[in-house]
Amino acid sequence: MKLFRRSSSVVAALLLALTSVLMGAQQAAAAAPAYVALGDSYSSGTGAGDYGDSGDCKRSANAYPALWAAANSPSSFSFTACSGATTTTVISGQLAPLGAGTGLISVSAGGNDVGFADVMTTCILEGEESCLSAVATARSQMSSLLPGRLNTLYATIKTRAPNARVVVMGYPRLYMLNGTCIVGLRESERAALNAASDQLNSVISARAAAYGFTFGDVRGAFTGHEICSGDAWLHSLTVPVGNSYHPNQDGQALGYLPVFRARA
Ligand SMILES: CCCCCCCCCCCCCCCC(=O)Oc1ccc([N+](=O)[O-])cc1
Repeated sequence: MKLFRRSSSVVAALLLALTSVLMGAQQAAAAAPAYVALGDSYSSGTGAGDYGDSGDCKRSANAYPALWAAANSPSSFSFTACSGATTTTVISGQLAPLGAGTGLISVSAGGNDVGFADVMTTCILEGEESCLSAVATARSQMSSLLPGRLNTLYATIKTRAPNARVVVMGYPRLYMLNGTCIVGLRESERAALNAASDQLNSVISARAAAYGFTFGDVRGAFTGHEICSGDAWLHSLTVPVGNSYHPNQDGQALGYLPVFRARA
């Protein structure tokens, strides 16, 4: 009997050891969760090159979602972000991969809902009054139209991927004020665009918090690397014109990626 007790405790100890070895091995082998990257051109990586066969969506191999996936081996990776996307087209065109098994989502959206491209075009082609007026219109849409649009997007994401951690990424300020630029927009226009970026970030951050999502604020990461900084991580007006006012490779790898990595 004594012998039996002794051997059974030996067996129990062996089982415990074996179990912890197996669990340790399991933890080591566990991949990052299934990851879906949603959003507009700041997430697709327009401006960062290497778009493969992604067509007009301009999904870059150098965009932060692709860089994160390459470094973290998620169990699956669906990259549906698309240049020009609004909250509405994210819902209608990007959510197919979402499901109960989705563990991680990144998303940037809202800039195109308030006319980002139109505002930039107006500021380049027209005078100060038109530019400031276009910025003012965009800012009024940020408080009137955008919160409801973001609510609809975030509620839909939550319903379609109830178990996911959702990281909502913001946008950088575009300009370093009193910087090195000798041509381009007026200082008043640059300041107005920066203030618009700040308002856009606050609206998005507040809506994200209301849904229990994490907000990735990239403004700090881009500080010192805005247009007119001399070490810009954003394209100024450039050719091809679609790259203008978008993060370059450094903006994705050194601006967006570390902020997302810290929140993923
Ligand atoms: C929003 C009013 C102007 C305020 C300036 C704020 C600057 C930072 C905010 C940037 C927001 C950009 C989000 C949109 C990114 C995007 O998808 O850009 C486009 C890319 C491509 C197209 N397009 O039509 O091909 C249109 C838009």
